[in-house]
Amino acid sequence: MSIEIRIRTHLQAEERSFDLDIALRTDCNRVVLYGPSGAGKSLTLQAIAGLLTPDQGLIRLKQRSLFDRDAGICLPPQQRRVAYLFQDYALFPHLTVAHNVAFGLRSGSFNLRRPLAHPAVQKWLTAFELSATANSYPHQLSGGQRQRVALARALVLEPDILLLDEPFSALDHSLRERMRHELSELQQQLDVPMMVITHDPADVELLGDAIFEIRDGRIASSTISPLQNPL
Ligand SMILES: Nc1ncnc2c1ncn2[C@@H]1O[C@H](COP(=O)(O)OP(=O)(O)OP(=O)(O)O)[C@@H](O)[C@H]1O
Repeated sequence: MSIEIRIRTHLQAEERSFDLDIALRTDCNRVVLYGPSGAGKSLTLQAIAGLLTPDQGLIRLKQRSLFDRDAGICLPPQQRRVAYLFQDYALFPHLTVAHNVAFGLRSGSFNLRRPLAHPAVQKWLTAFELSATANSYPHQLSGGQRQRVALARALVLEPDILLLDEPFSALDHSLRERMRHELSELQQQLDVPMMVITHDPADVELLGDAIFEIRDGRIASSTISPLQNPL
């Protein structure tokens, strides 16, 4: 992946204000953003996903401009080929696993009433060992299975990048450990670029080839894994 972000934005809510001023660039496929609460990590992901429009700057993903204020480019979220996973996975509780995974495909010729008829839905359910749960509802799944459904729902659209905002925060210690390794292996197998927000040093260590520390709305430090940076 190559991602380049140079954005500035000023947010004002009542008497509180916040300035986000992020500049980062990396060719790594495994990027971690970490830093204290309120530092601007989620806002950065929201800007990439198109949920926040910065006042100035640019965002380029794989040489494609998602946002470029000077050039007048601001792609809507659905055209960015970016998958954004929220902390709680935000599965639809009233839809089965197969329907959840198929949800993003709804706008095509595909018939949502028969999600398993779609090859892409089959492919991701199989890849994530979810076929047996295809007709279950989210509340009938384990935390790990819910995470895999959320990942499958994101990947079915074949995004250019997967954005994960504290993906393990709701899990207990042992499940967290397992899911961290599972996500790491899946990312390597699928070779899908991802950017992960975390507070957990173990996530930083396992999931970050490029690690950016964000403080007070800015990049405070960056580290590239030696394996990714032979010079
Ligand atoms: N719409 C808004 N208007 C004004 N301030 C905002 C707005 N949205 C977020 N903020 C502020 O911007 C700052 C950064 O928020 P952000 O959600 O990016 O933090 P974060 O680093 O992801 O924190 P956490 O780790 O707690 O999730 C916070 O102080 C937040 O209160």
